[in-house]
Amino acid sequence: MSEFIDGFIEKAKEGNNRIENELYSKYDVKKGLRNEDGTGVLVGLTKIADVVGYKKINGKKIDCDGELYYRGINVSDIINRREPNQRFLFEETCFLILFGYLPNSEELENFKKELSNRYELPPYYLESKILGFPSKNLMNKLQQEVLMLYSYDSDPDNISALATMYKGLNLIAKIPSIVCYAYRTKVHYFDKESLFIHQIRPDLSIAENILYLLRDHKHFTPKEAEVLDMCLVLHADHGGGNNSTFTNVVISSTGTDIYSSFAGAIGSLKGPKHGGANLAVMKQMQLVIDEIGLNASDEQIKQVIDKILSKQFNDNSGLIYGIGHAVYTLSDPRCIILKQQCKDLAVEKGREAEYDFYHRFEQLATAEIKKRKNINVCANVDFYSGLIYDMLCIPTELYTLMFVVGRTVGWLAHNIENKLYSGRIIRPAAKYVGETYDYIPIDKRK
Ligand SMILES: CC(=O)SCCNC(=O)CCNC(=O)[C@H](O)C(C)(C)COP(=O)(O)OP(=O)(O)OC[C@H]1O[C@@H](n2cnc3c(N)ncnc32)[C@H](O)[C@@H]1OP(=O)(O)O
Ligand SMILES: O=C([O-])CC(=O)C(=O)O
Repeated sequence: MSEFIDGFIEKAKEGNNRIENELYSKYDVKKGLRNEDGTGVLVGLTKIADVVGYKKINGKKIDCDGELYYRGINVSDIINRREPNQRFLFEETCFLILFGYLPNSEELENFKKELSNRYELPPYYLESKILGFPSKNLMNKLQQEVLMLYSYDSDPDNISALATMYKGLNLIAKIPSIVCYAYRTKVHYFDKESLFIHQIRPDLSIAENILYLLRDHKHFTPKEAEVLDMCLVLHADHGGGNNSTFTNVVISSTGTDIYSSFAGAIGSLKGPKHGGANLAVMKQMQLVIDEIGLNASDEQIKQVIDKILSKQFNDNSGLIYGIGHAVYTLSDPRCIILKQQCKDLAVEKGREAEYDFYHRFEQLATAEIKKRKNINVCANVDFYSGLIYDMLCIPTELYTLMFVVGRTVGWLAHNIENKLYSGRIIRPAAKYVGETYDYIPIDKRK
């Protein structure tokens, strides 16, 4: 039987199972929910975030520099126009995304307390659910933990918008320590390192707590916490169309609980074409640097790029991770901010050579894809984030988890918005393009 099953995929490419490419255009099926010109099929309305990567002028797509707005406010302004003494913006951004406007000082303080009051994990949760269940993959582990928290909720299936808000805030507050403890557990059990567990501190921001919990000596610089906080702000939302947010809304549209929706969204974010790209970029760049060295010439870098695009290097997928985007064309505004942060941090940490290599690789890779495909591609949010995390001593296993910590805010906001203003089960259609046959009793089959 296993021989039969082994041969199935090859056989599926022909005969009864094969779906001819032409059928997609014949029935006007939008592969990947994309229109002919690459723009996304509209599947919803939102007032939470706007992702701008092109303009439509007389129905024609015109590429432009990228812009990202949270509740109508340009994210670059949130970062660049903050008060000089305002070090941490993530909590304020959470408020903005969830409630729709920038909080005044009192509202912000109250909101921070709402979050920090929920930091602590249930009694014995750490011992029984994290230390007792080490896992090598922390994205998978977090999915388990989110589903586990369902059992600790006295009314888990209450899906009213208000109940969802409270459950979501609880998840936003608890996920940072869960991921740090899951990491410490992983390296203790599998990598044989010492185990240390620090208590999460209500007086620290989420970014500060992550650095505090991850480091044996508990110390971090204000600049390090500021950069991590900025990363969380830049990952907090990306409109209703990104795969993990859409997944979360698709799942919750059935009327199921928020734990199921978030677990699904985490699974979506893990993929290397989405949030998992930050990890994939690190692996790709490590491999490239191992192959040609940091002092390689542009010509040598071009040759490796050519090998990647020809499916002969890295994971043979033909993809250059950290490059390209479904919406952004000329630039991803988050990448511009992160690139500058990365550059500054590299100077501070004496890692300018790596930054410079990434920069040259980015320029050459985008130019090569443009040449081959005749499309504008840019480096995305994930291209420099891994290098930044590395300079913050955040381990590779946690890169995509940092994305989750930020994005839970967007997932929650879209989940609630969808409940309040759409409410309909998401159920598109798929055209049956097979034949119909008579049923043949078993003794008459060949
Ligand atoms: C947080 C985030 O999710 S940001 C995105 C993170 N993902 C990555 O960095 C992975 C690498 N990038 C990609 O796979 C893609 O650019 C995606 C998934 C981000 C966007 O995909 P799409 O919107 O389908 O890309 P788009 O329609 O613009 O692609 C057009 C062509 O360029 C190719 N292309 C786009 N990006 C890349 C890339 N990075 N490397 C190689 N080829 C690429 C596509 O394969 C496609 O080729 P085809 O016409 O021969 O099929
Ligand atoms: O919008 C997308 O498709 C992916 C992305 O950048 C994000 O979710 O941050």
